[in-house]
Amino acid sequence: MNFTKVHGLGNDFVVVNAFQEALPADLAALARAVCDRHFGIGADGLVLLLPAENPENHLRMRIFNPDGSEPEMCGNAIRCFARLAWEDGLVKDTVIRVETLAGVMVPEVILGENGQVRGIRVDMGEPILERNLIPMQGPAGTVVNEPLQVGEYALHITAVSMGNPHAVTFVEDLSHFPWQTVGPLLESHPAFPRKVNAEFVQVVNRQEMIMRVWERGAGPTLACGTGACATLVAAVLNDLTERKATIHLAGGDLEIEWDASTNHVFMTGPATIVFTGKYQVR
Ligand SMILES: N[C@@H](CCC[C@H](N)C(=O)O)C(=O)O
Repeated sequence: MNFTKVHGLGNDFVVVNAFQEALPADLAALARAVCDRHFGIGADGLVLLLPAENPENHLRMRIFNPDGSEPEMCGNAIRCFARLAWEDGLVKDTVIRVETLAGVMVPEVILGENGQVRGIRVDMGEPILERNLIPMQGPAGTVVNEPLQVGEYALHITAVSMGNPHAVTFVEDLSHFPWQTVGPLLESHPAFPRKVNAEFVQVVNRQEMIMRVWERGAGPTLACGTGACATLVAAVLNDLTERKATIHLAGGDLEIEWDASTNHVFMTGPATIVFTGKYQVR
């Protein structure tokens, strides 16, 4: 099976062009195998580039976590997907309509004067704030700075869905917060029936935050695009930042904006093609 390894700020993916490659029936097992960093290629996810189901759209993306689960959306993966679709000539438009389990997302390939790709800006759609739609257990309404006991840790979380679920915790000092211990406890907390991605965030000023993430089905990763979007939305809901801010992740920076007029969240960042290869499917 031919594949391309692509990353967005170190959040790395094995991307398979399903227009050309025959895929095995058990995609969850394929994801677990290719993502394995010792016995496989090594990645934070398996991404499939597929034909669109609706002719109004260009393409369809599916993504699988390293544990084989299929999330609704992935922000870094969709930038990687758009870059590959552009470079491989699968699309002629720089604005690409991509079907995902979270609805249609619209990445735009940003070109420099020399025609080289400078980055990808993605219209990530509207955040979902209603508790039951995130989904999170409890009474109807939003979840903003709400107390949640996670093991021995008394957190205050803000819950946001960007198609996939996120719980954002603001802390004073990330370097002294045991986020790698709290992350897996929060991921599997009974309040979240479909589990949750956990972001831990230090506000630097009203335009900058530092974020670390424990991803559902993947563990700690160097960056999370949907997590960065959820973080900006959570920061605005808590009046901690402006509607546009830079999020510093372990793998680099993302620019996130929550547009007041459309209610859409926009994410801008890089996508880097690393290598192509051939994987032996067993
Ligand atoms: N890294 C991604 C999110 C991938 C999916 C996530 N682990 C989930 O299960 O929801 C991103 O960049 O958004």
